[in-house]
Amino acid sequence: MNYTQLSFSVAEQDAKDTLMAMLSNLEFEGFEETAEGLNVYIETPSLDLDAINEISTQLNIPYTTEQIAKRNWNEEWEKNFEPVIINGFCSIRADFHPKPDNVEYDIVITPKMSFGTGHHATTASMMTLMKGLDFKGKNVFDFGTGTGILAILAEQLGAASVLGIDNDEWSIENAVENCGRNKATKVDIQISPIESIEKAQQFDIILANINRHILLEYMNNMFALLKTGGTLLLSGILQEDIAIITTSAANAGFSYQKEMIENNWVCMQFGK
Ligand SMILES: C[S@@+](CC[C@H](N)C(=O)[O-])C[C@H]1O[C@@H](n2cnc3c(N)ncnc32)[C@H](O)[C@@H]1O
Repeated sequence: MNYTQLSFSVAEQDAKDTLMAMLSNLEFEGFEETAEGLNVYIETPSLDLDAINEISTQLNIPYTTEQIAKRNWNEEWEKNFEPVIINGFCSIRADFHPKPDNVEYDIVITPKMSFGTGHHATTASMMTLMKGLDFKGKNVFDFGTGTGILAILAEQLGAASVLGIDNDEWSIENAVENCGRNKATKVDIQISPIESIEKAQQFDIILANINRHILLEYMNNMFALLKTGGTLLLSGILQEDIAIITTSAANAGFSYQKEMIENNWVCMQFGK
């Protein structure tokens, strides 16, 4: 399969984040930040130039396109990957990095084409807010598990069981592999849609780092799946969308607890 590389010229981090959020609804396979801006890779048959032109015009960010041969995304990632340490409490690294000292939790990840290494503010904020929750003996649902990073951390924090779902086959394969690598035996990874999770099955904690569009669409499903007294953590929200997410969560029945903001990305905590 050949790929199209889209090279966006954008210097400001906020504009880059907004661009990435808007592109996340399209089927891109990989992205890399460069000195000039952002490179995005899409399988050529999936390229929707009308949608990309609309985003480019709306944000006033120009781009160029180039056809490239299939890339080995693992190799690319391994060349560039630096370990991440979240607030001195959790490290995320590749298996070829030594385990850092002075961290309570340690996660080894090979992301392939999946999202979730802790480098992105949306994942890092989720992990920071997870640190403040009591996971011991809890049943957890990780909606949009990606690499499985949050599900693995939930188990390490003491969860009794974790169900992680994703609608992307690469992510499922990768999350299963990462669970094995981290000996996360309490995590069950499934490709099932959220609607197919039995209504009778309820969770103490729901983690959902996806995007505004999916969070709004499935707010009522998440409410039905959360036990009374449970906690919902949402991420993948831009600052300008706080009001719309808060209103949607309140309409579903959730009560706002707190939020944290990093690089224009917001992570929000709600209770039921
Ligand atoms: C931003 S990534 C988050 C990955 C990881 N949980 C993290 O925090 O780094 C969002 C994930 O949600 C998945 N996703 C998007 N829409 C979904 C849906 N309708 N159902 C299940 N997963 C979905 C994507 O494939 C992607 O892996």
